[in-house]
Amino acid sequence: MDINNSSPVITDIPYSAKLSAIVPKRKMIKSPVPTKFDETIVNGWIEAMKCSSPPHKKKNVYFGHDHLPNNDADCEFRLWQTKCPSALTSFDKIMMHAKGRKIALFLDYDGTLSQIVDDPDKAVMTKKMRATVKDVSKYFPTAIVSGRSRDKVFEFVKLTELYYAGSHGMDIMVPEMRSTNKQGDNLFQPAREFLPMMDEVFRSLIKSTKGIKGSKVENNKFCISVHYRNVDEKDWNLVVQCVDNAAKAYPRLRVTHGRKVLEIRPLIDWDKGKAVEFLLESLELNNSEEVLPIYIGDDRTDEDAFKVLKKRNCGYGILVSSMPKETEAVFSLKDPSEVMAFLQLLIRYKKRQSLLLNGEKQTSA
Ligand SMILES: O=P(O)(O)OC[C@H]1O[C@H](O[C@H]2O[C@H](CO)[C@@H](O)[C@H](O)[C@H]2O)[C@H](O)[C@@H](O)[C@@H]1O
Repeated sequence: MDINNSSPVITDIPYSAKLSAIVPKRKMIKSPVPTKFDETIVNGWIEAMKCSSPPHKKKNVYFGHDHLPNNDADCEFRLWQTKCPSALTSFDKIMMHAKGRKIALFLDYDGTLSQIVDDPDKAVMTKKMRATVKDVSKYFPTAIVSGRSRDKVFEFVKLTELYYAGSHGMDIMVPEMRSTNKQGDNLFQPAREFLPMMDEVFRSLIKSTKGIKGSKVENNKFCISVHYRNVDEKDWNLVVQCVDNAAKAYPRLRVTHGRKVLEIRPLIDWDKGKAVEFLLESLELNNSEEVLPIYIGDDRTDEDAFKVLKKRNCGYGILVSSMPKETEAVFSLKDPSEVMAFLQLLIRYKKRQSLLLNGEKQTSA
């Protein structure tokens, strides 16, 4: 990838392509450019939203589920783990592949380093998790790749020694960029031209969702997130209607679906996967014989990063989930506490290696 010349802006994608990201295929509308509020679209969205909530668990295992309901689900989960094994029990196997290579770590934030909570502003990470991430970054280059704005995720993580990619990878800060980029600073923002538009959309969504009890609009700089976690299910159609209206008013934006959140973002060919490739290249970590990237995340947006690692046939995606899900990840971890346990294993492994190396040096001296 050419850091200086890559232009991920897509100018010519029909509106229907934007919807494909969130509407189940059988509900996709035929008309490429709907001109007014379309019931079919809304129904499709609502179906996808319902599938991601506990009473509808059985319908679709792809969208984010929060709890394991019963013993059947336990069995289902164990069966799924035969395809996507625990990164804890597979730790030695992972380390065998890491032998002689430097590990580069990519960590999602919400649902990975912090528990999913009702109020997005309260998704703090524990002190123990922060200390663990700080420790692990002493041994391995570590980046946070989040859907939140870069500033906001930094406020939560508070570790200056990490690399940060906010807004689903559309806002990257790399302290020592290999070559100076067009913008002449250490920021890479492939959707910078969209900023005024994103502010407009934020303001308009704040206004239009004002009457929807429990809704929350979050400005993530290059992505506007409309949360419906605390909205009564009977009002979800109102949320969809607001998001749909905003998307129609701004054809250069697209809608995606996360964990109880609809997000509007620039229609550009850029995602967390591209961000990982960009970081690997700009940090000179893209030689797959020398570097083993590990990406840990819980969300649909993290799948783009898992896909990239799979395609490069180098590195591992680790999905954080306590439910079976369709995924491009190779391994899994149940929840943030298992993520912390995995990071601690990495630290212990590295410390042991250093001790062994020192021992060898002393013997040969
Ligand atoms: O890429 P991530 O770091 O995982 O960010 C994805 C979104 O995470 C946040 O929302 C999610 O977590 C909230 C707090 O636990 C929860 O209340 C919400 O329902 C989840 O969707 C964040 O608020 C969004 O802006 C991020 O895009």
